[in-house]
Amino acid sequence: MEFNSEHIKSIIRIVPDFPKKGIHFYDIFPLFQNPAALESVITHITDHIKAQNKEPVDAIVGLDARGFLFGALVCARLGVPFVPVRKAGKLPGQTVQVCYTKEYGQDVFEMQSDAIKPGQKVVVIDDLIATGGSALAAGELVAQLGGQVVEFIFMIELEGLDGTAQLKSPVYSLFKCPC
Ligand SMILES: O=P(O)(O)OC[C@H]1O[C@H](OP(=O)(O)OP(=O)(O)O)[C@H](O)[C@@H]1O
Ligand SMILES: Nc1ncnc2[nH]cnc12
Repeated sequence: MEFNSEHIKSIIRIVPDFPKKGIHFYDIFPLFQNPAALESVITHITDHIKAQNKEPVDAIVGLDARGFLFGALVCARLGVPFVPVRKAGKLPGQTVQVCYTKEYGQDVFEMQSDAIKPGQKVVVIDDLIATGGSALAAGELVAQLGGQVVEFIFMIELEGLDGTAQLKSPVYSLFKCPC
């Protein structure tokens, strides 16, 4: 199936007042019920990364938990490693940590200390950017390990929260939606 952003948008379900009153929640899981549409999204992201980078990137970084779904599929296509950013307490061994604030709460992210080597170039992938707190925190973990985020990729960017403004690397969002 050709990538059609209007079609993909129509598949995503909007749930009012979840997980808190006032939050307009974008539920991406209906996309995973539609293999052809999901395939078009993964192909679109993969083609974008290949077009942006003459040399293959060193890794794809995916954010716990929905970013794992997109990140792992994309890295398998590209043939590059996948690095998880996990919520605190889930990763064994030595980790680096950062506290952050997102649209509906606060959390702590961790990355394994040997997951990225100094100088490596990575792409950070997540399903959605709202305030940008999660993505900013992921970028800080990459920087703590001496890596470089060459691009942040989101399927959905929520407009009105200015989440991308604080990110220090280029951003590519497949589509923008009201918050
Ligand atoms: O831009 P922000 O305001 O930081 O919000 C965006 C983040 O919030 C959601 O994750 P959540 O922490 O709910 O985790 P989940 O994927 O496990 O549901 C979403 O998947 C992003 O990672
Ligand atoms: N409005 C929203 N919908 C889905 N995931 C989110 N993560 C942060 N804000 C969100």
